[in-house]
Amino acid sequence: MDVSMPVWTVLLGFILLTITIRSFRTKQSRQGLPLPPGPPGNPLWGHLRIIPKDHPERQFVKWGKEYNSDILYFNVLSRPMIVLNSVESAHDLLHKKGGNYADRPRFVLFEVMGWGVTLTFLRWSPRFRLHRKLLQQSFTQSACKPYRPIQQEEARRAVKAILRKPDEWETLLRQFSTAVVLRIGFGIDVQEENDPYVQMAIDVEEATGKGGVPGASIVDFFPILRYLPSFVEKLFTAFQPLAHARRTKPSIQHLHDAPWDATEPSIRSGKATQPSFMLTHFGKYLSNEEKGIPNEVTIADLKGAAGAISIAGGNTTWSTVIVCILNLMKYSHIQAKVQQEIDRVVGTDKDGNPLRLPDFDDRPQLKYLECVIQEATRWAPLSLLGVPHASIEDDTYGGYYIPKGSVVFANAWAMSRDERHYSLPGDFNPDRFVPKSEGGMGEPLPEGPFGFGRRVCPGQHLALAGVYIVLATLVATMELGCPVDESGKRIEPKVSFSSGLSGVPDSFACVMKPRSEKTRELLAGE
Ligand code: HEM
Repeated sequence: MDVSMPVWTVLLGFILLTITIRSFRTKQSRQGLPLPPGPPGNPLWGHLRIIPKDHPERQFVKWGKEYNSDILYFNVLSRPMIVLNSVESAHDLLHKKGGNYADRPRFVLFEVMGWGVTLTFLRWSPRFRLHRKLLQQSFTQSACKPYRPIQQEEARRAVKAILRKPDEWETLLRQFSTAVVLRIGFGIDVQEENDPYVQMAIDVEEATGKGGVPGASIVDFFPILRYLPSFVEKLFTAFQPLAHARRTKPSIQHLHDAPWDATEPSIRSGKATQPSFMLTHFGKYLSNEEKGIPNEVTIADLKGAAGAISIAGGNTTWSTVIVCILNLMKYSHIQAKVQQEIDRVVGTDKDGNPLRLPDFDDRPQLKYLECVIQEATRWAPLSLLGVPHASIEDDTYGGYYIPKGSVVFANAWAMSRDERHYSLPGDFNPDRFVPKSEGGMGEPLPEGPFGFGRRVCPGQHLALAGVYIVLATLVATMELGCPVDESGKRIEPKVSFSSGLSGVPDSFACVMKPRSEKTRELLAGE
């Protein structure tokens, strides 16, 4: 018997009813104000079929120009959606009116996967505030300092491994960023090669990445569909993400449980010494328990928060490093300038070889390297449309009405290409941030890459510190070059990025060689 017809009819009826109720609500409460401009949509499914699946951020820029507005309105199956194309509009709404835009839409698909108690996906609630406080306080500039030895050790370990296996540089750097967040989150000791926890975290990152843009699957629009029996998944392609989420759930559970279970005994027995989020907060939890003080957090909260560090911090840090490498390799004059800066700071011998490896104390003096990192986050913002916020109450902005419950995207791509702030915005040019008084262009540092307001990335200081130390170590000791063909001609990398939750650079070849015998020895001595 073909069961697909009756199932499909019931679903369609349900979907139509939901759409009708939602659009009635939006029309009811408009207070006579227009919605922000945007292209015309279909009365039934709105802009569902107009918004491109691939690189929608670029189309939003085009529409922004067409409608001469940096705030745009769409509706997808009657769910209102706002796109902010400028730093100014994102500031005005997400920062200045942060209280109203601190919510997230419900990410039902990610809930099915098992990311329920993860800050990134938590709705505005007491639990959100608890997790936000936990993570924000744990990764302020000064709270990140105790983690520097871990980041430096892993950075040197990774570059040393690249020296031995230069062709595997991409995987080794990925291992670096994953090992750092696992050590910082859970305090587990990571093995140099084939560490099962590192592999587990990489698998989970991949599973999450393949979940698509958060909030965009059919179950996100119609949460009740998450309870569909599994045979229905196979009938319609629209349910493939649901099947993926159900299939990958055990791996996400494993990420929360396995490193925790491995570390718990050493924290309970007081033997754990390596600083970690888990040691600080689970240690406090145990001590409160001993003294009979009620705990504000549960073990599930702590597991969720430690899991958030590994999922939000690994791939993101790695991708930023990769974007820097791509451009350092492509533009040898930029690479040379960073090397000269590092050499000047660490000192050189009579042959011009660096005397030591750079460390965190050198960071305030490595200003040009800092500009390279900032330019990488601007030139290729990882989270192209940010992670969507949601509005809690109706609002107005610039004479437009913004309905309660709108899904709000801060278009980091548009902000990075805003010609009002950046000249030749498509060019990779770290000098744009150098103050005019020092011969640079004095353009503003990017604001979009780490998000806005009350949901701004709490891990940004940790992330930038990790990117800094691994790049400083790499550029101080290695030459990064384009491969050459048989005739000795440079093969330029093809620059392309994935679409979806994160704009990660596609793989490219880079030739990494030690700068000199001396830099090889410096690394080997580590
Ligand atoms: C270069 C690396 C990173 C980039 C580009 C990045 C970017 C972002 C962005 C765009 C958001 C959404 C902000 C918003 O909604 O307005 C975010 C949220 C978040 N990030 Fe990062 N991130 C990075 C590294 C990290 C690291 C290392 C951690 C680890 C602590 C982390 C933890 C989080 C968490 C927990 C959230 C959710 C915050 C919330 O919903 O309140 N991120 N990040």
